[in-house]
Amino acid sequence: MANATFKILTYNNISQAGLKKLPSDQFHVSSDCADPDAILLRSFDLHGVAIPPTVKAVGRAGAGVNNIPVAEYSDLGIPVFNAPGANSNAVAELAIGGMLLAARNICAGWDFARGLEGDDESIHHQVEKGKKRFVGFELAGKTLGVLGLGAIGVKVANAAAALGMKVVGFDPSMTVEAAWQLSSSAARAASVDDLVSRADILTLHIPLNNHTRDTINAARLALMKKGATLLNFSRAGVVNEADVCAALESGHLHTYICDFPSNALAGQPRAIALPHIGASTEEAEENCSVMVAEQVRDFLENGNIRHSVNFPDVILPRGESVRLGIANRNVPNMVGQITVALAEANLNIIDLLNKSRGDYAYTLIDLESPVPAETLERIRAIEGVLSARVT
Ligand SMILES: NC(=O)C1=CN([C@@H]2O[C@H](COP(=O)(O)OP(=O)(O)OC[C@H]3O[C@@H](n4cnc5c(N)ncnc54)[C@H](O)[C@@H]3O)[C@@H](O)[C@H]2O)C=CC1
Ligand SMILES: O=C(O)C(=O)COP(=O)(O)O
Repeated sequence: MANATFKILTYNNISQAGLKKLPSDQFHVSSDCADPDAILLRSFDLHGVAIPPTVKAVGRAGAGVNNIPVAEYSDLGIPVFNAPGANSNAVAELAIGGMLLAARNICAGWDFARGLEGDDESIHHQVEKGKKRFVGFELAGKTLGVLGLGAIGVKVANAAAALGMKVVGFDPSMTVEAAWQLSSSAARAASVDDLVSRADILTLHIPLNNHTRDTINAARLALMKKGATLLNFSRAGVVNEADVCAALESGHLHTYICDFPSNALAGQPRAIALPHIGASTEEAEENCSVMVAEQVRDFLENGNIRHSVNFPDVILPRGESVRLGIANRNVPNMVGQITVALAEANLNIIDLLNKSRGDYAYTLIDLESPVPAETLERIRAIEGVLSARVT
């Protein structure tokens, strides 16, 4: 439906590179719109925000979707798209930077140097006298534990291996794609506990969800080597912050570097909390916005689903045909009931693709002739159909 006009509601600053993929003659993009066809956002928290009945898609210009009530959108048949891997280089580079901050006491050293007063000779004297407080350690030869070997974790692992670190990883659901990318020098831990106990530096690259909340808690911190370093560029909630603070206070944990400031961390001299800038590079912002804008556009115009977190990838090349896209529960006889409704309306199917993912499924059907309104309503009324749309 190439000439339709769609309204896009944006939360957060979405890079122009992506917005350019939504030409103004077809897309009205605005941060203030009551009846949007799609929502584009970054870290804005959508929990508790009423879902406008007009919304057909959500695009997260980034990786993590814990700020989106995905289950609610799934039950309405609304795909939530993200941009897998599009900001992974930015986060990986910052994680390596975080390791260096910790290993060489860079922040404390810089604070000390900036606070020096007197003439240059006096500053020089104070530097040479004071620098022993900032003796660090080298990364080469140390063991880096990587929890979560997805787009970011694999890049961190490979960069660390190139710096001469021993790398151990754990990810029970690693993809084949990620496994192909991972340095063959990386070793495999048997469990989270095993990983945690082997690491001199532990870095977390897992999503935040009900399974991963508080992954690093008092019990796991106790398994870590005394004086180890913890890096968290994932989400605040994958660690139990009170337990981390206690481990810093006891000296068991040497440094905690993260992207998630809080009052508790502000009181910890060996915690370094950056202002959630993992993905804040021009390159990452462009990559994410372009990827997600293209995916949302293809869904609105052609019903294709690529890189949704709640529905399967379902893509058919677009010809001149009428296209019907149906999101439904993954239960028996959905395609049967849908095709009966089409047959009874005397509609001839040219192509059909149905795929499922967990509790949900999506069906794309190309037809020879337009779908009458009553047929579309009949399909929408089938129990288990969550949304149906002609594009
Ligand atoms: N600080 C920042 O600005 C950013 C933070 N992130 C965070 O990093 C997370 C990871 O991002 P990507 O690597 O791009 O995602 P990804 O989906 O490519 O990788 C995540 C990996 O974690 C694994 N995993 C899930 N649960 C696990 C568990 N319990 N134990 C071990 N592994 C587990 C998955 O199998 C997957 O391979 C995001 O979900 C987001 O929360 C992502 C981008 C920017
Ligand atoms: O992509 C992610 O998961 C991030 O955390 C990046 O967040 P942001 O888009 O910079 O608000």
